Amino acid sequence: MSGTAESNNRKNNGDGGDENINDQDNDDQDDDNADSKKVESLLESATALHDALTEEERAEQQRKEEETRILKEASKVQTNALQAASELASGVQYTDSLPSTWSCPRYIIEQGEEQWSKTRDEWHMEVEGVDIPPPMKRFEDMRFAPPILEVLKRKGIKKPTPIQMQGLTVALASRDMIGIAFTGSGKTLTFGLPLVTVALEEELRMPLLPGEGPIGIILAPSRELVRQTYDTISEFCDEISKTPGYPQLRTQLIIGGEPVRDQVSTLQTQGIHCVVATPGRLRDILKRKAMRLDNCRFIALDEADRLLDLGFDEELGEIMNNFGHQRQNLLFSATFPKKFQDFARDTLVKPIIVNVGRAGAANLDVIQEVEYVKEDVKIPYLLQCLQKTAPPVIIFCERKGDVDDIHEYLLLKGVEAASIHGGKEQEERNEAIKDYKAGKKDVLVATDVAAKGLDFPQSVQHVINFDMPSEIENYVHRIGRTGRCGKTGVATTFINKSCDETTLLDLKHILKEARQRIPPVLMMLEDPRDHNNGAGCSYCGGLGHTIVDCPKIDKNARQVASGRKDALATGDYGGDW
Ligand SMILES: Nc1ncnc2c1ncn2[C@@H]1O[C@H](COP(=O)(O)OP(=O)(O)OP(=O)(O)O)[C@@H](O)[C@H]1O
Repeated sequence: MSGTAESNNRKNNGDGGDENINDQDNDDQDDDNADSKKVESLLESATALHDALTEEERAEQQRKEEETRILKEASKVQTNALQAASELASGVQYTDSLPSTWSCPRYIIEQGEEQWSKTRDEWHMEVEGVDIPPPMKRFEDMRFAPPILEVLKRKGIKKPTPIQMQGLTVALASRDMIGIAFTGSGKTLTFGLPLVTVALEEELRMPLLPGEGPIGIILAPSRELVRQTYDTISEFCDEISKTPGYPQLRTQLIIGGEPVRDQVSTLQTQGIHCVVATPGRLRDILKRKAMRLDNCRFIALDEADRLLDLGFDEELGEIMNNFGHQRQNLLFSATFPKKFQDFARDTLVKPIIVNVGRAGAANLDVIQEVEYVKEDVKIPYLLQCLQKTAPPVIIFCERKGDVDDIHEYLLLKGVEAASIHGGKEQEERNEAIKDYKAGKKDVLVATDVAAKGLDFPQSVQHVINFDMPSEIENYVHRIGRTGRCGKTGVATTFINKSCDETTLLDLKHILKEARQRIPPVLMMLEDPRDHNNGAGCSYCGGLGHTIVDCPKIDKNARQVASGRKDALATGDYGGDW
């Protein structure tokens, strides 16, 4: 309610309300009479309140009611992707977090809540939840095993990033969490290191036998991202395994496009501690009973909003059905629309939300440039655009056909380019990423299959969006391939009249929020936020529209109506299970 409406309300309770109070004090009066008077006066005050609202306030109130109604309706597409069917059927609800043997150093406990809040403010962390562990500025204070600290040192990782300062302590304390932080801010280690720590603890407590495991799972939406996370986790597990006095820790990569037999052989002969997987292949392996989740006590979803969205939610739900016990749930993403936050908040056990920056905001280390380029000159203009920075560069396209065309064009022009999309053989995809990561190729042309989570060690200098993605979250993920972990990057986005106006408005607000130059063509777009008190969409988080105009709601409803699989088959992620 607006301030004016509130003050009107107070006024009614004060001036007009006095009469009611007096009436009520006068108990001797006939009850019926008193009741009807009370109803009358309540009605009167409601009418007075209504009349007192200005036209504008009434419209605002109506808008809010309408938004709440749409959000409620739209959220029905949500499934129970985070709960096992057996838990739902039997009404099992866990009320306490899993027990943890981890504890804070005494000196940090003694600093107290006030100092912890100061640290959070200093590093722009927002936290929500009960009994939140303190943030810590040193990996050493988090009590990681020495081989883990050794790998961090070798990688030149000296101090935790803000999401790590708070997210790691929450995860180490075995709490369910939702972690939201901008692209390239170090989310992978925030769930990766607690997984390795849990695996080590469990192995020391009771060594795995052949056929047993995993202790923990990480899921991500693309094979390339899964492979990258697998490499990171393996590095820590390998270091532990080769350190005298420590046990062997084994990690398994589970993705489509590669033989299942190879993926379960280590499990059968030795047992595995960590699994990093795409949901479809893991679901298949569980269905075949080639793996069980009896010992699994940890599950992390990277790019969680994508995994909870249509298509992946079914696979996820089926994976969850294999749990017959409580596990620690960690959900991470740079974009996390409110509908998923609300859903996760309701499903997780005493979750803690750690937020560094607005969910869905662009990384401020990326210089964002938007250029109006006519459709028919886009390909030739690319050559000029490539001159803006030194390599490596990524060019993103919505369509697989455009990826192929641009790749061919660049090769003809003598540019060292590789390409990747969901229609290519897995081997070709692996090769493209490997060559690009190794610096053998200057340019990678890709669909959104490479937009989320991929981290290129030689620092991408420039991201070119050959077209504007239809969802603003994808824009944020795409440009997030550059400007990672404190380095600066450039992103150029081609727009023209074929672009969807709602997405352009979202783009305009992302630029405004990041204090970037807004081109005149975007300046001219009328801003619905002027009629919306500056609030964005409560469904998808886009800033340039309200839930009433949210393009995603329609799209989701259509996908549900036409059957989830069909909707997926058209996407680039279709090939990932
Ligand atoms: N504390 C740290 N100090 C320095 N570098 C770090 C630190 N933590 C992680 N990094 C490095 O920063 C890079 C980006 O990390 P990461 O891939 O985890 O980002 P992210 O937040 O998951 O991004 P995205 O949202 O795009 O998936 C990686 O190369 C990683 O090794």
